Amino acid sequence: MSVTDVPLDALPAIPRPGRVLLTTPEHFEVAYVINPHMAGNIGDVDQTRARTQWEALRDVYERLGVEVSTLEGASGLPDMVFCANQTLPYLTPGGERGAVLSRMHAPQRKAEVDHYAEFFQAQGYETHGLDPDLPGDFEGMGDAIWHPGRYLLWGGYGYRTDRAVYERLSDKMGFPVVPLALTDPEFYHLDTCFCPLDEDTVLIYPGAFQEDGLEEIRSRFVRVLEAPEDESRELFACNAHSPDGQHVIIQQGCTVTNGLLREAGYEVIELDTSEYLKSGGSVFCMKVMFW
Ligand SMILES: NC(=O)NCCC[C@H](N)C(=O)O
Repeated sequence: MSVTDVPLDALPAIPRPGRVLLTTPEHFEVAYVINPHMAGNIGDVDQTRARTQWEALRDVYERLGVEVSTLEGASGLPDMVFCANQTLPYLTPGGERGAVLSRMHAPQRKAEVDHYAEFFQAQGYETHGLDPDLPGDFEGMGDAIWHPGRYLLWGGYGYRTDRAVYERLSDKMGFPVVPLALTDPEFYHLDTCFCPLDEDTVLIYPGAFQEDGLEEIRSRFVRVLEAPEDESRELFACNAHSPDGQHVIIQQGCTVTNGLLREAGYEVIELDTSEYLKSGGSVFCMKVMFW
């Protein structure tokens, strides 16, 4: 599976996705604890604030010229609003659009996937579940993140996704994958500690990785910006998103991280996602990009 020997510029170029899917938050709440951030927050979501924060995110994507689609959240699925997790949309170098469907780790989230399968099928996407003989789980773009502009998948594993899933996706679908072990339960998805901004630049929290993973990251990105521990843990600094390689949408208050981003030439857009932080999610988790 390793693509260690293939330099980034030898991998096929893939255009950045120009469309974003967001799921409406009327059923969002913290109703159970499946990650350490949720502990102590059951029943604490302020629905009005959650709606206002979600609308602000939607408005930013619209203002940046990203085509926004919305899916209605479903009753009884309080985490469905985190729409990075149920699928991995892809565009192959040959131009085929598809989506790998997740096998959610937490039983409480399993029923979310069908809603997204229907959405992507209606967009003309081929959808595929994991092979039934393959044990293990996969949480879509929570853990599997495309390198901006290249046909290369970064694959986090350890808490929600199993490493063997990447081996199968690589063998079967031809995805070149760099697996990355996650080592801290507060950074339970790759998108909590790894945020590629453009082909050359990534924002990470290094404390969430092993040394060999950090070497893989440093060997493929020209610039590695390191968010400090407090902003990464408490404010989800690395759960930011750059839809265009110029703007970075990020939880408000990440002062040190924002300084690094501005120094590197990005325009920072701060948003309040505090209601979603109670569930262990922020900007990156609340959307899925597709072509
Ligand atoms: N990190 C993400 O990609 N998604 C946030 C998911 C939060 C949700 N409460 C969960 O623990 O699955």
